[in-house]
Amino acid sequence: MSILLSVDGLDVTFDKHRVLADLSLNVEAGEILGIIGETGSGKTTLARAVVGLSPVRAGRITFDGTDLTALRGKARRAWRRTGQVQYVFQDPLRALDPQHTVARIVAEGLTVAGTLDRAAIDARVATALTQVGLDQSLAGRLPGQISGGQRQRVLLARAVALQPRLLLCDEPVSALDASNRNHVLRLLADLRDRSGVTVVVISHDLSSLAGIADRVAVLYGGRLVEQGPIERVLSEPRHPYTALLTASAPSVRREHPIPARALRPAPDHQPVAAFGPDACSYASRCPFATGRCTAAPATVEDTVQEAWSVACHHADEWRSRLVVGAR
Ligand SMILES: Nc1ncnc2c1ncn2[C@@H]1O[C@H](COP(=O)(O)OP(=O)(O)OP(=O)(O)O)[C@@H](O)[C@H]1O
Repeated sequence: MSILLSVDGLDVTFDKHRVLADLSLNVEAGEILGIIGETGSGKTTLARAVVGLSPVRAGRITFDGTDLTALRGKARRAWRRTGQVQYVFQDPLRALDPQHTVARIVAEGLTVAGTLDRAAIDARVATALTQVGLDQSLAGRLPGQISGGQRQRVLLARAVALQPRLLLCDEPVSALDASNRNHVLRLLADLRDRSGVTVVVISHDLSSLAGIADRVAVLYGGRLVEQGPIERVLSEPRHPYTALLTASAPSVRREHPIPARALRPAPDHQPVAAFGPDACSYASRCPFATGRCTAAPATVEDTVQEAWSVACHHADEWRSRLVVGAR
């Protein structure tokens, strides 16, 4: 497989707060990559950086050979109009203009691009609606006149109409009930299977990624802590934070289940002493952290194993320090 998107040493800072720290990640063409992490870990900031909406302080984002971080002004606008990368916003209600019909919303990107005539745009809109499983009869409705699940599909249709090569979906199912959630997740997998589009799905809920993603990347405190094939990462996590995530998701099958309580610091745990900007982002919460973790995070490359990498100095031995049943 070839690499479609490459993020290299990305730093994003808001008001002196380092939201993404030296983050490197590849997305392979045709895969579904899940990005998981708790609220505030930087998932949305990462996706927005890819489409030029986060202020990149350092690092590089390359899409199929084009350095997106180097694009400015006219060049950036021209790149955007190609529609190759589509970011599907987190909140359908806020992302959809309440005054515009479904058809107009789905046509938006095509109209802005200005490369197709009216008839061709209408045909693309009809195809996009079908692709996301929406009936053509909804085309004349307003966002307020359709359900939450349908609104989520409209957002997807708007992106799909541009025939993107990469879809970045930010929490596509968090606002949906269980049955709609499964439908939308299956839809993403179908889109990938049929059109070959590469998909990145951002979620704070591991169970929703488990069924569809090929690989998973785990963020904590703006750093990538682990990435690899989702089945293997979930069944035998190598970073203590990933282990805690999987232990807290009952639907995820694990090879050697560890109770969540064994992965949380004990009440008498002394967090590792003062650490600087280069410390492992999980050090203050990690029951296995030592002085090494406060000096610098293990670089992901340190411990690469079959496209599975973990940024933890203790990846190979923290399990031997587990005190299961002691608390
Ligand atoms: N425009 C901004 N200005 C200032 N701080 C911001 C801005 N955008 C994000 N942040 C901060 O960056 C951090 C990461 O936010 P981000 O939305 O990327 O996290 P997330 O993992 O996507 O969380 P969620 O699951 O809640 O969406 C948070 O502390 C947030 O407050």
